[in-house]
Amino acid sequence: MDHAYYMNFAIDLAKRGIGQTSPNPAVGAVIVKGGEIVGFGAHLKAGEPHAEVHALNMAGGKAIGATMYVTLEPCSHFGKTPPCSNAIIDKKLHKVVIASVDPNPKVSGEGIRKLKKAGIEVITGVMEEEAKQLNEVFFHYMQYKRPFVTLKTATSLDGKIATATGESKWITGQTAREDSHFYRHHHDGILVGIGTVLADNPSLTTRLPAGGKNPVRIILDHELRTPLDARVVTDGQAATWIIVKASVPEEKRRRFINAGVEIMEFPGSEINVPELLYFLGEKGITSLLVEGGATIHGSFLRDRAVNQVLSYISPKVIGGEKAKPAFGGEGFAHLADALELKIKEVTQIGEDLKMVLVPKRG
Ligand SMILES: Nc1c(/N=C/[C@H](O)[C@H](O)[C@H](O)COP(=O)(O)O)[nH]c(=O)[nH]c1=O
Ligand SMILES: Nc1c(N[C@@H]2O[C@H](COP(=O)(O)O)[C@@H](O)[C@H]2O)[nH]c(=O)[nH]c1=O
Ligand SMILES: [Zn+2]
Repeated sequence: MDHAYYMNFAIDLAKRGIGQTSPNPAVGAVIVKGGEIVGFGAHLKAGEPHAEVHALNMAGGKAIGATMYVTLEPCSHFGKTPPCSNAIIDKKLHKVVIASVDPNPKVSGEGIRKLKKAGIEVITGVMEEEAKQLNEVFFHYMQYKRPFVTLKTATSLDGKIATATGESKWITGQTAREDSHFYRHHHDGILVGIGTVLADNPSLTTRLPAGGKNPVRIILDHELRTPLDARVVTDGQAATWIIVKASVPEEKRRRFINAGVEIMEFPGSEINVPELLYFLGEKGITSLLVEGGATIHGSFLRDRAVNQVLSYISPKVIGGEKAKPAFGGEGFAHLADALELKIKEVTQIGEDLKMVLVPKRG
């Protein structure tokens, strides 16, 4: 077999943990001895054993002299779990094949150094691109300390998110709507503006047939106009943070705090998106799904605070100058300033079109 055969398996294992390992990366490990797979594992939850440890436990004594394929450089620090590089050395493995180096400053390169120093052969860069793509959120958050942002839009063919009379249920079909719930499972936080809360009374929970993790519901609502009987306040299904500005009176906040909502005061009145992202990054939000509405999308567009666009387009034409576009705000006066994207994925999903796009400028 070639390295890619086993690394593909490790990457496939890692993929299954995406979303639930946050804020840790998703990692897969496979141990091979004499052309036989003797152990494998994936990191499943932050604070629990790492992928390498699961694989070593499964391999038992067969790990001696074996080769490990792992999608991320084995860690070398004592976080919530002991260092994997120590475990690999203790179990006397012969070789470690690594897909991507760990950008976490506590690790990056240190794990590899320790393995080499212990006389273990190390090969790096096998299927590196796939492994980095898998953990684009983790790599982004480690580098920028703010969440990886996915903007989600669901529009008619002519780019509207509602009719001129405000009707929006539903523009896209059931299949597309369900597909967007996978992205709710994969993101730590979901952000909407007060306009969406007042218009749709959304629950913003992950409702997939096989369940899924609920993101933290983050409502941008400076004046605290969210109704006390809104689903995001009363349904107890997921954490809800409402971001207000300083002038909101204490006794008003109290009512929401008593309902279990976190009220967070955010400096300034206008949404300064980069500052909001650092603020959320500090609170451990490593990935953010922005569901709109138009005002919020307009602010994120203005500040180019977008790492991925998830666009569902329905083959319906709504028309009407007063019907709401997906991106509000001023917009760019010059085409040269438009946010240019590269199409990563285009598929038909039910009756609708789904596009996943990434900004062109790195
Ligand atoms: N109007 C449409 C959407 N509308 C999306 C809005 O964010 C809406 O408030 C949320 O989806 C709320 O729903 P929930 O209670 O959280 O499930 N999204 C879609 O994908 N298609 C559409 O047609
Ligand atoms: N999940 C994962 C790694 N994650 C690395 O370890 C850090 C978390 O350490 P801890 O707090 O102990 O869980 C995380 O930030 C990342 O650098 N490393 C690995 O060798 N294998 C794994 O499966
Ligand atoms: Zn580790």
